[in-house]
Amino acid sequence: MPTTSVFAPAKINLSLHVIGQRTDGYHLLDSLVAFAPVGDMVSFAPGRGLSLRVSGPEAAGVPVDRSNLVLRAAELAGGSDLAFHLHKALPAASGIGGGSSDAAAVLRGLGAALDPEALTRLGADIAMCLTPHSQRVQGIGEHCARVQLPPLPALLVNPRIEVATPAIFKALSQKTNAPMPAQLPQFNEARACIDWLATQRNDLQAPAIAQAPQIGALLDVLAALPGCHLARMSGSGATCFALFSTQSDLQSAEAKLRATHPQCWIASGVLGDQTELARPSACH
Ligand SMILES: C[C@@](CO)(OP(=O)(O)O)[C@H](O)COP(=O)(O)OP(=O)(O)OC[C@H]1O[C@@H](n2ccc(N)nc2=O)[C@H](O)[C@@H]1O
Ligand SMILES: Nc1ncnc2c1ncn2[C@@H]1O[C@H](COP(=O)(O)OP(=O)(O)O)[C@@H](O)[C@H]1O
Repeated sequence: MPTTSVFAPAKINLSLHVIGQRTDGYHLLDSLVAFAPVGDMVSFAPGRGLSLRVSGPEAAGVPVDRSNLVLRAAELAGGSDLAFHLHKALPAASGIGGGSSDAAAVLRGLGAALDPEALTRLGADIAMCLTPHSQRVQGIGEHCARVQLPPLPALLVNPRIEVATPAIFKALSQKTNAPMPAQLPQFNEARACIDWLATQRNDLQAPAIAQAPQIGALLDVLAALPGCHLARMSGSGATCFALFSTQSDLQSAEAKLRATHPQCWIASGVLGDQTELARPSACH
């Protein structure tokens, strides 16, 4: 029986501007997104009905019933008689789109072609995860336009605090904030890109810190790491990232942080285009 495996990379919101709100309550975003070579693995093989088994270091608390985005995506794609296995390496509900990336991996694996509106109804982050390359994301997540970014060495750190996405959006006092420039600059190297990113924002960071001050404390620790040029929260939190101009700076900072913060979830890699890594592979 062939098994298909699909890598589901972590999504990082390098910037996240909240620029308005729709009448249905969903917020309009302008976000620059890149993907990390760190993620979950979704595998499936022929089975009886739709089933799901979840394992891996971050499996605790992940739903195994029909509410799991793996099964919801499979249903939406019309999949049947498939046994799924989800190896969970990304902390759930942490602002790096684990569940959304898992759903996108299922859709890639099944070769399902769904329009961005349908994907967004399943989850606002799923359309952007479908093709995991650097992109500018607008609307509530359905308008995705590819952008070219230099490779960005990054440390990803989750302080092991869960913040609920709807609550963070709700706590945002100003819903209409400035978008990114209509035309994004072109960058030849990481440092210039990071310096420009530092002039942009994550509008959900302040409300997340107000709810969980430990996020602010973690950002201070990351910003103080040698070689760190920018520390910011991803999505609605609580995972934060630190950007470096070289991989050797990244490696030294990672070693230092692992020694001082063993309680955190820590991963590292070069952010950018993960489409090759995320291509479905079949094994017999
Ligand atoms: C904030 C972001 C930024 O990329 O990332 P995460 O923190 O989830 O990683 C996303 O917009 C989250 O996307 P996703 O987690 O898929 O959201 P959904 O399940 O569709 O929605 C969860 C809830 O978030 C709020 N929501 C989500 C997206 C959006 N554009 N406006 C919103 O107001 C709504 O309250 C919604 O009920
Ligand atoms: N495959 C999945 N992996 C993780 N969480 C999932 C999955 N399917 C459903 N969920 C639910 O979706 C919620 C959001 O998870 P996730 O996509 O990881 O976070 P975020 O939207 O913050 O990036 C979690 O609270 C979890 O209960």
